[in-house]
Amino acid sequence: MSSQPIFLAIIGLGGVGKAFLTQYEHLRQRLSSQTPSTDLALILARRSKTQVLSERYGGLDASKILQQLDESKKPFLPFDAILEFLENAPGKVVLVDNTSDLELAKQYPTILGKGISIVTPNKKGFSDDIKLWDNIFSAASRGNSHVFHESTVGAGLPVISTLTELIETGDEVTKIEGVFSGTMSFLFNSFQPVGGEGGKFSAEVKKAKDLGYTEPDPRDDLNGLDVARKLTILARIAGLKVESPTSFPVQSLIPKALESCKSGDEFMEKLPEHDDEMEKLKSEASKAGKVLRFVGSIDVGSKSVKVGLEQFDTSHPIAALKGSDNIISFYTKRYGANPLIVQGAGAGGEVTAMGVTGDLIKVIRLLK
Ligand SMILES: NC(=O)C1=CN([C@@H]2O[C@H](COP(=O)(O)OP(=O)(O)OC[C@H]3O[C@@H](n4cnc5c(N)ncnc54)[C@H](OP(=O)(O)O)[C@@H]3O)[C@@H](O)[C@H]2O)C=CC1
Ligand SMILES: N[C@@H](CC=O)C(=O)O
Ligand code: NA
Repeated sequence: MSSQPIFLAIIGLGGVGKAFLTQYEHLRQRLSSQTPSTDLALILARRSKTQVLSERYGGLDASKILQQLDESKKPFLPFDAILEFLENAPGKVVLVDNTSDLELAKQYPTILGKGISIVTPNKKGFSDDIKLWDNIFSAASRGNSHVFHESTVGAGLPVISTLTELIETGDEVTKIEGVFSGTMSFLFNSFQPVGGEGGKFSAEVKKAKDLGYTEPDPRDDLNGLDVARKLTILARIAGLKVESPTSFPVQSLIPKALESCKSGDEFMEKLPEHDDEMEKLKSEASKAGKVLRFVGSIDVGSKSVKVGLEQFDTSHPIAALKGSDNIISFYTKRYGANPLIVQGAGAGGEVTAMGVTGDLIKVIRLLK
């Protein structure tokens, strides 16, 4: 006999959201066939202009959701109405935020305070003002709800869980460093590959966008803020009170002349006019027998965090990364001189959704 279902609401069905939907359906079928079984019921799917709500909290058919969202003629409800719908569900609810919307993230304390759990790859809530971070975690303990965000750093790679376990088991983390952006990794691995020519910088940015690695607006990657957000999250977990992702040095790769672009599309159109600026940096590195890579580091002892371009010897493991790979080294007292290293694809819909689905599994176990 199966117990009461756990209700699921998905907001955001772009690259990550679509991949999540497939993984969710796989998980739903798996859990419903186990003994004892667990039922999952999808009761809401919402994009930026349409949403589909289930009638009387029955489960929606995941395979029809995208079509239903495209065809929906119903008015787009304000978020308050959505929250009320979720609050009235006859059981535990998990909200999956697959957007990059800061305004939605600002609602997390309210949502969690109402006993609704959250899983998300959206970095905004955890890397904005530190007050929001504090409010999110205090609301979760007040509301007896859960919040997991593994995919906010290194996509599906076990970065947040690893850091959390190092700390919770009493290790002392001294430094975290590496390549934290799938987009930046892809760009520099293909713009200046070890022993190869490499393509034009703007063409590689377009490829990274087409592959689904970039943020919805690629300027959020190129300005260094996406990496700064990830380091803010890790630094906070490591116990540093980092105020915001702009409270430490972050190097932007946005050409000065394009800082005033009104849209991501305008920026992408004009970027090829500035390829020579990156070419200059590349040839300087080449002359020194090195390659450029975009990296970040957190020195826990000195409380310093930084993000930017650095030159690396061609034999360095960071120089040898491929595709969108991230590499994250944790230096700790327990691991001594040889850091614990997590490496692998750090962007893309499928790998990011895996982190979100993995978080959902953790929440389901806690709610059962
Ligand atoms: N792509 C990646 O490799 C990784 C992504 N992430 C994070 O995952 C999240 C999603 O990324 P990705 O799927 O690539 O982004 P996309 O731009 O492909 O998708 C975003 C989705 O969110 C929807 N959306 C945006 N704002 C709202 C809103 N206010 N209400 C409802 N729906 C909204 C969009 O609606 P519509 O369809 O109508 O446009 C779209 O469906 C981001 O936070 C990103 O930082 C994290 C790690 C890796
Ligand atoms: N745009 C980000 C997506 C994952 O966080 C990246 O390129 O790493
Ligand atoms: Na991760």
